[in-house]
Amino acid sequence: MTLTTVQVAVDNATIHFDKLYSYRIPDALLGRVWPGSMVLVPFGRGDKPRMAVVLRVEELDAGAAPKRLKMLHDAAPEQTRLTPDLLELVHFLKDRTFCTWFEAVKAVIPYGAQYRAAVVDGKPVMQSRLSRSTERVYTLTGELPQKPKPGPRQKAAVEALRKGPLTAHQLDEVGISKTTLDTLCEKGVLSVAEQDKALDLFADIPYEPQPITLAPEQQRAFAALAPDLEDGKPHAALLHGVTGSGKTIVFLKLIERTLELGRKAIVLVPEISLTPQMIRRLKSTFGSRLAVQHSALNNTERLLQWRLIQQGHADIVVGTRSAIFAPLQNIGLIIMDEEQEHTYQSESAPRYDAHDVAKKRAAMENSLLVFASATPMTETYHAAESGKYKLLTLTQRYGGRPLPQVDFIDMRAELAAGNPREVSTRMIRELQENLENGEQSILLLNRRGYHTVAMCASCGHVLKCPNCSVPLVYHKPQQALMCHHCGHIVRPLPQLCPECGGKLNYSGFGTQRVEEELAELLPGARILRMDQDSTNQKNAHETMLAQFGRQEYDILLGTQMVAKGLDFEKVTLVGVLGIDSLLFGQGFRAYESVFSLVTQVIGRGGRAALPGRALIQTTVPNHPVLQLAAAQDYEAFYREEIAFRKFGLYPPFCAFCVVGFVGAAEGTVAMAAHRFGTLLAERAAQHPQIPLRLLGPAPMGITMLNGKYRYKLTLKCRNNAAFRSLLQETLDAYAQEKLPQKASVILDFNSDGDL
Ligand SMILES: Nc1ncnc2c1ncn2[C@@H]1O[C@H](COP(=O)(O)OP(=O)(O)OP(=O)(O)O)[C@@H](O)[C@H]1O
Ligand SMILES: [Zn+2]
Repeated sequence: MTLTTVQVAVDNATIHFDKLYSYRIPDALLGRVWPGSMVLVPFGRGDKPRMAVVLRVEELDAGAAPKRLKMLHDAAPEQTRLTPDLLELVHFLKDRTFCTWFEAVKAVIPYGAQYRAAVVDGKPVMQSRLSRSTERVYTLTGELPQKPKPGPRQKAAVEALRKGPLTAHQLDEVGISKTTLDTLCEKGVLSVAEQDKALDLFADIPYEPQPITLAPEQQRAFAALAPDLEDGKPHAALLHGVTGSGKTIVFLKLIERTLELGRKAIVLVPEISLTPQMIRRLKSTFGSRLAVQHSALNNTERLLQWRLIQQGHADIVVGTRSAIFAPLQNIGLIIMDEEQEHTYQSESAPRYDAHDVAKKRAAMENSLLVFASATPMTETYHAAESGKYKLLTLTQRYGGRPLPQVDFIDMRAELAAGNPREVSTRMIRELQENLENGEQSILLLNRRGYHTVAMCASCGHVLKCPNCSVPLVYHKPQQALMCHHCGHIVRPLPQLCPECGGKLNYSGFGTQRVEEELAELLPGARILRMDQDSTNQKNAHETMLAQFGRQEYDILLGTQMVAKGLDFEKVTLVGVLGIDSLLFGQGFRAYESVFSLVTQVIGRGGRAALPGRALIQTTVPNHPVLQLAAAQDYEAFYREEIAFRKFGLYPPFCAFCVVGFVGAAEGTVAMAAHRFGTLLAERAAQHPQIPLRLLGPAPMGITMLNGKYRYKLTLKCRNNAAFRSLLQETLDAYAQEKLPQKASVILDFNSDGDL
């Protein structure tokens, strides 16, 4: 006799304790459980119900099966299971990022498609996280009987439905209630069915395909990529084009070809703020078979879009990082726009890099993967240069338009001349000039809030968050000090030092402060501030950018979200404020980030008929990174950067892995880091062929976050199977250690210093 058993990974495991557990399938569930099925299992000593995912189904000889196997409680319907593709991605994430199985599962399917444990009539069952993603649809199926005499509402309902089925919501809007509809169903006049809510998120975007005519350089890039799209094999390429060179136009052409070939495309953008513009372009060119996946959708919208993709109703998926997991079949093309953006790396478990997942998917699906940017990541450019990716270069702006003219404003001179403000006299003058010419301006300041530091004038004490070792930031609308990490709020606004009673000085400036200065100095200017605080309403990005596009504002002032990807024809002046502190940031990517940010924002100007100019306010105008960004000279920057990476041994010349230790007591955390380092070093010594340099332990830059202490080990290594198994052995050994208290361990291969 054989027995069907399953091996499952359970929810709420830890990375040092995430094994597979075996269960039996009860008769009632036989034939309903597959690899990738979501199930509910009794778990642990108390047999508490817990969610799990099936990774293996096995037929065992009854004699060979482990004794006293527990039974599954429940299983989700078959159509909701993870498809083999998604399951393969789960395995990939688990292997590469050291997350738990279930964390990987939650990353590949949206919240709305997940289940939770519940108890109904005393029995453990699983329930769908979302229950309101469907709606009732009514169809006319018979004639209205004339006896007893039907009421006016019943007649109205039947009349309304003569033209075709309608949803409960549509009927409600014309005053027909559920009671009326129920009665008509009972009489057999109507039938009712549940269907996924129909939701056209882009109904207002017209379908207006324009013929795409490529400029010669664009045509060359397209022609070089087309064969890689057509041969049905996996390929990767980097499309490196200066700002405004028309990379998006090349995407459109590639997508057009992909659809002609009967295949589908995923387009990734780094931020929600860039989705509306991309959706607009794609929908107007290709029509409606478009779906989107990003975190600004509510759970129902997100689930419905996901199902639409799953059911084969979308040809193009647009979205941020997680859209790389879209359940799209037959993917011919994957585009990753602005591929240098750090938002492509997840900062919570699973800590994956969408570049890696995209490569994996392109390999699974035989697709062409295109990374695109004016300022690619050093690693990406290196891979392209050394022939791993095909390199396509667009050296010119479309239509031969010039790159913006860039000037520096030396803020030391500004201060010496007695201007205490954050915005220089010259900047104001040029903004004024733009205003008079009816042209628009973009100002970048990558710090939100009003004042960024509150310091005691007597003792120098800086007000910090009690939970995080970072200064608190003054937010004017709330009249409060706020922590940008944990959200802690101090109100009313302190005037005196809590240490010595001295007077507090507020200094350092953020977007709120600059907005106020601009309003004072440029009366009449219509200023739009865009930062995390001003965009937390649903669709805020979309609304604001559309308003700016319609020229309802003169100046767009914002954080990094205004720096890239945007294409507004009337923008002729770009100003960069408060960039210096970033130049002296921690982490080996600091220069790359500043170069990219400044180059990108400068590139927002002069993209159409009017020429652009940019002004950079700084105290270090001769800084080579700023000079290179001003010249928009990516190649020269790359030469410098790659030499530095080689000399200091940083990626791409090694993999850089940060092992973080987090816990409530500093001593415990430091001890855990130390112990883990020893365990790793012992194991590494037995495998001298595996290259490894181990640095630390050391406290992280932000030592305390959310009330927890944080230490780290830094590993320079090669991220291959041999090394990962060494790390896994170390994790297992650490799990066995008899330490009085343990710290949680976090592994991150994307970090450039801290977590
Ligand atoms: N072949 C073309 N035909 C018509 N317009 C074009 C063409 N190529 C580029 N443009 C226009 O030039 C502008 C810049 O193009 P696009 O936004 O694609 O640049 P990009 O390379 O993505 O720049 P960035 O990296 O700065 O975001 C757009 O307004 C675009 O419509
Ligand atoms: Zn905090």
